[in-house]
Amino acid sequence: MLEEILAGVREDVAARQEQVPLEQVREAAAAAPPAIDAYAALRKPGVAVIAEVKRSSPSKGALADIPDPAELAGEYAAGGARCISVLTEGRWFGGSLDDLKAVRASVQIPVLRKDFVVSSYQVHEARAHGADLVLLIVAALEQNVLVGLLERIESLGMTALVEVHNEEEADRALEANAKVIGVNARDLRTLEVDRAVFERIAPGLPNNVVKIAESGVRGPHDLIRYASAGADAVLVGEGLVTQKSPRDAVAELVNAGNHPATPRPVR
Ligand SMILES: O=C(O)c1ccccc1NCC(=O)[C@H](O)[C@H](O)COP(=O)(O)O
Repeated sequence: MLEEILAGVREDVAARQEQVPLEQVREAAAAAPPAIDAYAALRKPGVAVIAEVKRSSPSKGALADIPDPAELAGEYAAGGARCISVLTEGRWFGGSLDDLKAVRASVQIPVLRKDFVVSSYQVHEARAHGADLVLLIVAALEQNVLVGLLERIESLGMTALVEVHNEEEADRALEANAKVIGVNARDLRTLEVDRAVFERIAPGLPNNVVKIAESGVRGPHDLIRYASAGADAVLVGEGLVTQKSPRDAVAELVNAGNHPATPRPVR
């Protein structure tokens, strides 16, 4: 699955680069207002909720229409989300850079470009469209490319969210000097979700690394389970976009994340 998605992403990036050359995107990135410090936002007390704008997915197909991603992001922020994740991949997730731009304009909290980033062109695009955080998936990148992209993201004032799914990838993320690591419970090759993956990997990560549990949060019980294993934050898509009130669904998770009985990460 991952290879198929990446092949499409490479084609789409090449097509965009034909339309808008790198130099132009660089200039737009340099002219954008400065990025918000996502690391600091995610280190605040309580388990943070990163709420995702997700229309569809390879594993579930169509999830929600989301005609106005800015409005949805506003609802998420009103419910107490600490960050907004915007899927910008078009073929499988129905997202776009326009979604990112619209969300950026509607909220004051950090915004993540969630995509399959393979080139520095996409990093500049992310900044030009207002991203504060950019996802890097270790399974999709050679180590030297991972390091180069992470450095590029930081040089533009943004934060890299480095995604892993096993111990070897976690070691590679740490070697690349990642400060924010997401452990995805979803295996991007098989699409199977196994929440125990976070419980296995997170305790081995240093205390100064922000630990994000990605995928599989369907309600407060999952947040509490991830918190017990040391999560600073959870990243939630399907469990929010399919709810009647995404704002109430976020608030329920935020309340669970702030509850005195919910375990706190060791720092
Ligand atoms: O969601 C998928 O099916 C998927 C398939 C292949 C690559 C990535 C995929 N999802 C991206 C994500 O990591 C999730 O959108 C994110 O972690 C939220 O997951 P969930 O709350 O389970 O929707």
